[in-house]
Amino acid sequence: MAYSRVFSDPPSKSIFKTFAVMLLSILASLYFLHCLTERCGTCIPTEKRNTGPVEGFYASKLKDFESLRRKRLLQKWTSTRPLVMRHHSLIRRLEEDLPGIEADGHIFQADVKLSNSLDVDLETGGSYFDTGKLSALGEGSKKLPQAIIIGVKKGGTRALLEFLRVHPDIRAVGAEPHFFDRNYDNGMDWYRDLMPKTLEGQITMEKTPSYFVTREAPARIYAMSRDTKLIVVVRDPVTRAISDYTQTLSKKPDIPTFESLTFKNRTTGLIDTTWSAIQIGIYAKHLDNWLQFFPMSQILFVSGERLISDPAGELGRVQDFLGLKRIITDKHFYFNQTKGFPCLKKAEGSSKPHCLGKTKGRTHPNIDPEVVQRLRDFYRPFNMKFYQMTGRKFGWDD
Ligand SMILES: Nc1ncnc2c1ncn2[C@@H]1O[C@H](COP(=O)(O)OS(=O)(=O)O)[C@@H](OP(=O)(O)O)[C@H]1O
Repeated sequence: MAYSRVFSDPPSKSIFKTFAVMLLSILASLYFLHCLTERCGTCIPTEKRNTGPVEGFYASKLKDFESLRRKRLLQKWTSTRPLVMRHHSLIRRLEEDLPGIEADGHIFQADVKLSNSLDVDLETGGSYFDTGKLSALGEGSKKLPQAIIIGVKKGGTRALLEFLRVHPDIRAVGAEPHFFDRNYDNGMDWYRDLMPKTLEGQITMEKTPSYFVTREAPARIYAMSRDTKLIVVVRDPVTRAISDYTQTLSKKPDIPTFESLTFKNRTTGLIDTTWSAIQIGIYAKHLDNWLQFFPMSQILFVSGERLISDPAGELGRVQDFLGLKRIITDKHFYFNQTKGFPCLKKAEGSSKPHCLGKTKGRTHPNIDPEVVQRLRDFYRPFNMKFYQMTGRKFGWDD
């Protein structure tokens, strides 16, 4: 009797409703949780996830997209571990390789040479070592660079590379490989091996400012790939020379004064063009060498001055040149009054603001104004030629 009652009496409508509502809310919570863990980015209507030719296409595309996104997140994460971790491993390497190098745990920057002939900018050298960490995960593959910042020394090349690294489609080696000048004998495989792993669609980059003035560099880069995109950050050659001298002075405080190094003969006012600080600034001459191999359309000139006064504007030009979406905009920068330079609101993979270290933006010594004027006169015709060649007036002689 009781048995038949159970089956003959249907559950009351209200119990059924409550049960249905509970079930629905559980399902909704589960879906919401799923969305949260997946960041909702890939949550698409469920009807597109299953069976049928069209649905199958969606499902496979979704799978590809999800796996690419995961790879990118993973890559981002591995290259952007908390700065402190990077710094610790860097300090360890530096202590092993470079006893006596100042690493104050805050600012890591000096141009130093490791035993493997790579110039490591201590501020960002961590990126070079990160590359190794990323390799261990086996994501992506190492490719030869498709774009290179070839110069000029003290032009603002580090700032440009650090700003570009914010772009998700750019992967760059932090250290300066010096492959096309000092390390060419090591071979292409050695060079490729220095590069970070990249995924499809990402651009591999490096910067070595001395390439611009290296006679053999254009032919060698051309031999690697005639399609390589070249970027040159140029700066007023007079301030560039003073900046170059300031760097040398910081390492060797006993060198002669800038004024005495500038002249072959101070009385006649003859400039010593064999001094590299002066040589490098004759941009038109060096550019001629590159134009023997690359068309102008493959070389982008970035104004070092505008990189400071309008970083987003210059970065916009660079992203266009590289065929990338303009992701880096003025939202990424703020002007740091103490540093006196634009800085990143968030460095690559970090949530903290990031300025370049203390070796970028050094105080220059006061140079005799007459010597500065003499140098301005010296560079003027070369600058004019350079403006003509590039089709851009950089305003150094205004
Ligand atoms: N955002 C930002 N922060 C700090 N410094 C900046 C920045 N943008 C450009 N600069 C200028 O970059 C100059 C150093 O140039 P490089 O990085 O090309 O130097 S190097 O050749 O790699 O040694 C460096 O030269 P100095 O001022 O003479 O130190 C800076 O003037």
